[in-house]
Amino acid sequence: MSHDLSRLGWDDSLASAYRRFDRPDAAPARVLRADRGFCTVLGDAGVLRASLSGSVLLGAAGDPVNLPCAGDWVVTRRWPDRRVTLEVVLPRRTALIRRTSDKDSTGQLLAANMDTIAVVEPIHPEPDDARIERLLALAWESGAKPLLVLSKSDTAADPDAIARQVAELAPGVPVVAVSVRGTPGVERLRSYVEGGRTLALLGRSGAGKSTLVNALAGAAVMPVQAIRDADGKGRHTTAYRNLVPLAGGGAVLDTPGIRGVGLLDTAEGLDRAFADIAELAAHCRFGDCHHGAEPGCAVAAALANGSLAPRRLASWRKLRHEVEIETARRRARQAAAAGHRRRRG
Ligand SMILES: Nc1nc2c(ncn2[C@@H]2O[C@H](COP(=O)(O)OP(=O)(O)OP(=O)(O)O)[C@@H](O)[C@H]2O)c(=O)[nH]1
Ligand SMILES: [Zn+2]
Repeated sequence: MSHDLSRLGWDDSLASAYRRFDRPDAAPARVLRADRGFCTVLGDAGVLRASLSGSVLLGAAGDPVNLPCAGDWVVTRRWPDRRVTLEVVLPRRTALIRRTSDKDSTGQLLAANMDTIAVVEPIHPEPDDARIERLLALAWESGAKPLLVLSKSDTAADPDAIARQVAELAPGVPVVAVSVRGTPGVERLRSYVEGGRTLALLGRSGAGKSTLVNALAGAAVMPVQAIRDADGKGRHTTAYRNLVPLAGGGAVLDTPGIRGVGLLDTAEGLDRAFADIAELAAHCRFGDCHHGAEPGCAVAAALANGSLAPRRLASWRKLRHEVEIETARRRARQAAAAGHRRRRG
């Protein structure tokens, strides 16, 4: 079965990135799913299984973020014995990376080359403010446009009112309530996959990501967990990331249900996720204002007049602290690596 890659977002700039690797036995493809040592990819010729070449493995030895991931555009090569290898990962336009629990690790790549990244949060029993803020910071950092999806909207009496409330946590981010049972339906998300674009879903286990993928695809392509308990909590089911091409063009990318996500060096993502506070801070009298008891502090003034919620400021401080620790760790790692090179060298 032949597949037109432009329906998945292949364009001129990808074609020109590919050109220097082109040869008669090479072909471009997009990674649908990455497993240890091989990937399932979709190319002009259809779905193939490609093993990772030595150079890809070597490139990943220093940093696992270089391993191919769902959503990556890659160069494949077909060998005379019909084996297919994945030779090159083309430069990523966007990348969703979280910090792993392992403190020496740089990060884990969850998705690549998405145009929009939807933070999916169930509307019931109650959207978790802190989780939304954290995931939005991660989403902003990816370089893709964030979107906040309140899932299972059929379980709330007035989903659009909740959406308006939650919008305060998400400056500059569209908020949409959707349900796979009744209205408003998943068609509200359709515009994010039109024109060959890719929508990635990020959220906790049981948020309803796989159900959304299935509803958008119009078929059961992802396993969905059975309803287990009434409190809305679910079991972990999606163990891998998966890019699902849609019949009308575009694709949706499911990520594994994550329990905790650590922020990496998301200083920029954090500033965008908390654009309301960043904007206030720009008006403080002192450039290095700590928004404590300093005179002329615009953040303190907003707290005093009620336009900034204390909870929101506390949440920002907590995430900033986390990012600062992470930045210090990274610097220490880099210094240690440089010292190691000097001693050897
Ligand atoms: N009422 C209602 N239930 C939903 C809706 N969407 C999903 N659910 C239910 O929520 C549960 C979890 O859905 P999943 O799609 O498996 O969640 P997930 O985010 O993919 O979870 P992981 O795969 O663990 O990351 C399932 O029991 C779904 O039937 C919805 O729109 N309305
Ligand atoms: Zn201040």
